[in-house]
Amino acid sequence: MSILSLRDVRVSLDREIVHGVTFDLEPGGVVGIVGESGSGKTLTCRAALGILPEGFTVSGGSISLDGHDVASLSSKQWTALRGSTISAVFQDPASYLNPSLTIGSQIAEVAQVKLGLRRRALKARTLQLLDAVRLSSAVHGQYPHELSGGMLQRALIATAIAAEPKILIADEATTALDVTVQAEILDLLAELRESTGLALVVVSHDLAVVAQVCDEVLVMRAGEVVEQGPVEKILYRPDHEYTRLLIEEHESYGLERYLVTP
Ligand SMILES: Nc1ncnc2c1ncn2[C@@H]1O[C@H](COP(=O)(O)OP(=O)(O)OP(=O)(O)O)[C@@H](O)[C@H]1O
Repeated sequence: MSILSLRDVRVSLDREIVHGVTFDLEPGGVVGIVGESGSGKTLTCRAALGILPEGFTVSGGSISLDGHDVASLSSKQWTALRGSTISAVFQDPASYLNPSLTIGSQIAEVAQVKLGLRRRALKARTLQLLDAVRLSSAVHGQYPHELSGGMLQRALIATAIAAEPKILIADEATTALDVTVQAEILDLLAELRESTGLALVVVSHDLAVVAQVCDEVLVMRAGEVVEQGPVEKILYRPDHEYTRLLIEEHESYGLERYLVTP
C-alpha cells in the first residue's frame, strides 16, 4: 500500500495555483518533482505536510497519508503525524535551527517529544542519528554557526528523521550547496532509504538532482504536471517540449553523468 497518495490535488489562494497533482509513494520509494521557480512544487509538498501558508487551501482532490485521509485529521492528529510519519527538510537549514542551542540538544528535543525517550536513551539515539547522517559525535556539542552549509543540512536531516518518519520531503534541500556537497547529501538520502526504508519526495528545479535519486518524476510548469513517469522514460524519451528544454539546459552541466545507457 502507498504510504503517501495524492489524487488530483489542487491548491488555491483566491484562484487555483496547483491544478491537479497525482502520485503514489511506496515505502522506500523516491518520487521527484522538478520544474522552474513558481511552478507549484513547494505548495504541493506543503499540502502533503498539512502546512500550507495562510489563506491557501487544498481546494480539490485528496491526500492519503499512511492510510489516513488527511482532510479528516484534526490539528492534534496532524501534529502527531508530522515528524513521526512525514517530515521535511528545506533549503537554508540555518533558518530552521535555533542558533542558541547545540545541535545535539535540538536533535534530542525531537526524539524526546516524539519518542518519549529519556536521558541515557536520548543521548544514545542522538549520537546514533549524528552517525547516520555522517557527522562526528563532536557536533553534538556544537552550535549552528560552527558548522558548514553541508554539515547544517546533515544536522537538519538528523532532526527530521529523529522520530523515525516513514516519509521525508526534501524540498530544494541541496540547492544552496556546492556541487560536491550536494552530491554527498543526495548520497546520504539514498543511503537512508536503503538502510531504513525511508520513502522520499525530492523537489528540485535541477533535473540532475532528481535523476540521481528518483524512481518516478513529475515535471511541473505553472501549477500543471506536464509530464510524469519513470525517471528513465522522462530522461530518454520525454514527450513534452518543456521536459526536453529542462534536459537540454542540464546537459551543459553534466546530466549525462546520471544517464546510464539502457
Ligand atoms: N505565501 C505565498 N503567498 C502568495 N503566493 C504564493 C505564496 N507561496 C507561493 N505562492 C505562489 O504560488 C505559486 C507556486 O509557488 P511554489 O512555492 O509552490 O513554487 P515552487 O515551484 O516551489 O517554486 P520555488 O522553486 O521558487 O520554490 C507561485 O506563483 C508563487 O508566487
